[in-house]
Amino acid sequence: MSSTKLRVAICGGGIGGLTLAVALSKYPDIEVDVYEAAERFREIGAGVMIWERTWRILTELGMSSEFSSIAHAPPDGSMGVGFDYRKSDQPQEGIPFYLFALPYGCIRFHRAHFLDVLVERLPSGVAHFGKRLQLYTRPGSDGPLILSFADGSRAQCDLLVGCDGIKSVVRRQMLQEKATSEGRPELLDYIEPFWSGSIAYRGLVPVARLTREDGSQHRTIASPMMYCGKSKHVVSYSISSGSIVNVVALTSRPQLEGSPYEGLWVIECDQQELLDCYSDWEPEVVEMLKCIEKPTRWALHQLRPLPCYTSSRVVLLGDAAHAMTPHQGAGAGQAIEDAFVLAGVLGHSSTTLGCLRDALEAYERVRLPLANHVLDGSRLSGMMYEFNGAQGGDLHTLGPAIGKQWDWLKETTPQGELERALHILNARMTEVVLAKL
Ligand SMILES: Cc1cc2nc3c(=O)[nH]c(=O)nc-3n(C[C@H](O)[C@H](O)[C@H](O)COP(=O)(O)OP(=O)(O)OC[C@H]3O[C@@H](n4cnc5c(N)ncnc54)[C@H](O)[C@@H]3O)c2cc1C
Repeated sequence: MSSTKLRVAICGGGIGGLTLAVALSKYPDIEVDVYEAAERFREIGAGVMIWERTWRILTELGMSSEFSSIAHAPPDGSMGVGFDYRKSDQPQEGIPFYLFALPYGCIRFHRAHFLDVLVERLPSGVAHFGKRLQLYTRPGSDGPLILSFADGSRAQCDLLVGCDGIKSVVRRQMLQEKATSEGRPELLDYIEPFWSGSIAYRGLVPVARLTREDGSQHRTIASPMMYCGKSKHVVSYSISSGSIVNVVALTSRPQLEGSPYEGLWVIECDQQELLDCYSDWEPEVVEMLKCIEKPTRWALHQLRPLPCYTSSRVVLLGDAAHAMTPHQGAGAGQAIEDAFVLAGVLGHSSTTLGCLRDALEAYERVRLPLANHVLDGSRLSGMMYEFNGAQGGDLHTLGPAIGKQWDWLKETTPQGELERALHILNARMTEVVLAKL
């Protein structure tokens, strides 16, 4: 007799999908397959930062030493350095105005190195490449799901986890079917991501280029920086043992939020386009941007906060569920929190195929409110950094208002959230047992 209680298919091998695969690999009775559309796992050449609560998950999953060896600044008890926010758009006004110092440290990585650690931890035989999911079907009401891929192949599973990013095909089909079967046409409004009205120029700069002839160094080498100004902001922090600085320079037209974005979402562009955008900013910013020879230009899209993450044998995770703007450096962290909680409820000894729906609902009840809160908070934070929020350019009220957006970092812990999900699941199972008596 097979000892497998659940066959889980993970669609998409980004940070979210791979973290889930690693987290599930500790349960011998769960069979895992990762179906990735690309020919290999890959991340872009850019930085990614996480917060202490995400770090604790990586530690709990037994990966702290691998992540410590590639982290900058590695956690040393103080959990890294926080961002300094300063006003940078009108240098002629005199001494730069420090808006705020974020009291939470961030831990920073090169994305490719981050993904490599997860790939290393993946059990062999789990990954399948060149598998672009097109649709799933469920021939019998109680039977497995059949997955159909673009290469003509098929696979079976008991549970499909859509980790296929912002343009998720799993989200599309799930919401379409739910809209029909539950008579909720409004769910169709949540399928398509929308343009946030912001463009981000991204680049990596070797630290050596930010060391001046007199030996002095650019401020961002020592501290993550958030340079703020009207309808623009620039984020910079060092990664890769402090040898590289990750730069994201944003420019926004809030009135265009929600309008269609014409053209490719990601494209290489001229350095001059970037420099023209910030030509009147303080020299410290311009000095850094001049070191980005080949910026990439990203049209930042996001989702409306979804009203549901699951339906029957299908569940969403990461950007497929809550793609957000990057203004709180939290999209990947939220994907990791999803993976941690979902693996915990699926792996729980009392979760079986028969109560899968209850397990998924427990996941959704815990993860949806928090991830959607961070999604909304990211948008609001971006507006504040660019003086387009409720405080406008009032420099004295902006700092505390920005700080408040981060309260979620300390209000809960992922471990506490998992306990809450298990509590919901256990209570539901008790209800079911009592109903049968
Ligand atoms: C400018 C910018 C800066 C950011 N900075 C940060 C940060 O500092 N910290 C942070 O936490 N977050 C940050 N984010 C957000 C973060 O990058 C994302 O939230 C995170 O990468 C999402 O991971 P994911 O695994 O859910 O999706 P993805 O990384 O998009 O992975 C999806 C995977 O699914 C695959 N796929 C897609 N369709 C299919 C299909 N049909 N079949 C099979 N496979 C498929 C793709 O090939 C891909 O491998 C930033 C985002 C941006 C735009």
